[in-house]
Amino acid sequence: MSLEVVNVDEYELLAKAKMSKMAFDYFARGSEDQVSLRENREAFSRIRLRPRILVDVSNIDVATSVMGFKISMPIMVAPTAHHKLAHPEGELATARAASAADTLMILSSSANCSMEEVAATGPGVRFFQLYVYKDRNITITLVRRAEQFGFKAIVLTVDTPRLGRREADIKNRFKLPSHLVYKNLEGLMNLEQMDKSSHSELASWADSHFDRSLNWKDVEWLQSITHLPVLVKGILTAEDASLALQAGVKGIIVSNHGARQLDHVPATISVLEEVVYAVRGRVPVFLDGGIRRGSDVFKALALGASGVFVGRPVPYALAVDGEAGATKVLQMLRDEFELTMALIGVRSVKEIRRQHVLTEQDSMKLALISKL
Ligand SMILES: Cc1cc2nc3c(=O)[nH]c(=O)nc-3n(C[C@H](O)[C@H](O)[C@H](O)COP(=O)(O)O)c2cc1C
Ligand SMILES: CCCCCCC(=O)C(=O)O
Repeated sequence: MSLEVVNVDEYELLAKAKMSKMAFDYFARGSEDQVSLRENREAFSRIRLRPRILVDVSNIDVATSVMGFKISMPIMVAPTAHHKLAHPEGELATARAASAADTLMILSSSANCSMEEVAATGPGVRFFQLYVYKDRNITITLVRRAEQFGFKAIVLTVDTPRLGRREADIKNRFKLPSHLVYKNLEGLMNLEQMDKSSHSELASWADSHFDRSLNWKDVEWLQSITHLPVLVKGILTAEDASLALQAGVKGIIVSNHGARQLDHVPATISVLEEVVYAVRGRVPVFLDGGIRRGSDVFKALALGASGVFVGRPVPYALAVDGEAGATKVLQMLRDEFELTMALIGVRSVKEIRRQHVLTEQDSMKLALISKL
């Protein structure tokens, strides 16, 4: 008899039991000492909620709008690579789950299913995540395909000039099984060029193909070659948020890449507010990293996010139960978010306020004031 899964974290344990060590470690681990990986979760648990009571919460609406697209909730699917390592249907199952939940999905450029295949699963609001390769023609082709197959925005990942040092992948000598491919890159580059002798195939491949010279001028260039809005993913400071605005981006994702790039960066939830202050409402600010509970979603929105993206839980659930698992992850987060809203006394996403949360900095300020 299988046990009922009652929260998102349980999928991680079940996935670990089901996947190969190489695949599980690839999904689960962070870089180096994994300080930021732990911090992405712990920082959420240090934020307290401030409920208001005796509010009529008989009707709660969790729907929202993201960059002009109506979605059923502010919980969306982050781009994660290699979904076929988790389940044979890969990103097709993920796309169906996101559509069933009426939410937005970002397709990774390192997906095992192509944009065309994902588009063919049916309607859904989808963005395309982009890495910029040394050969700019590849980037241009990917952007054109995203436009052609109905993707609504380009999400440029800006925290990956090189891959972070993921020691588990090095130890496991991570390599993609030969039946899986980078479907969006097929025909655009010689995928056989992967350095099979390397400790981590991914890291050496990224070293060979990612354009390390990527800079703010290229963000302007990217925006100039497409009518799709460009968002940047991987902002962690107010300074870079201001530069992103100057470069003309239409949205910002506060992200540390699930703590897989530079270790010792702060948790994303800890830097969200400084980015939100710098942006001053000019473009929407989103967050990913460590979202595992509906209360995490609430905290991010209270601190100024327009929505959040969920990474690892999706491939974990895919590994355990395919499309149904991914659907359940999104449903559980939605239910928990709605319950959090009810218990805090808010009836719509718009009613979520900064006063509904107490951060560590707030507590310190209160302690100082009380001493004056
Ligand atoms: C296995 C895995 C693969 C990822 N692949 C990509 C990718 O292809 N492109 C990208 O921009 N981010 C990628 N990310 C980062 C996610 O988009 C996201 O920032 C992160 O997973 C959020 O943290 P969480 O997993 O704690 O929810 C990946 C993350 C993981 C765990
Ligand atoms: C094709 C090589 C790079 C894939 C990187 C996927 C990714 O971002 C990750 O975090 O893993």
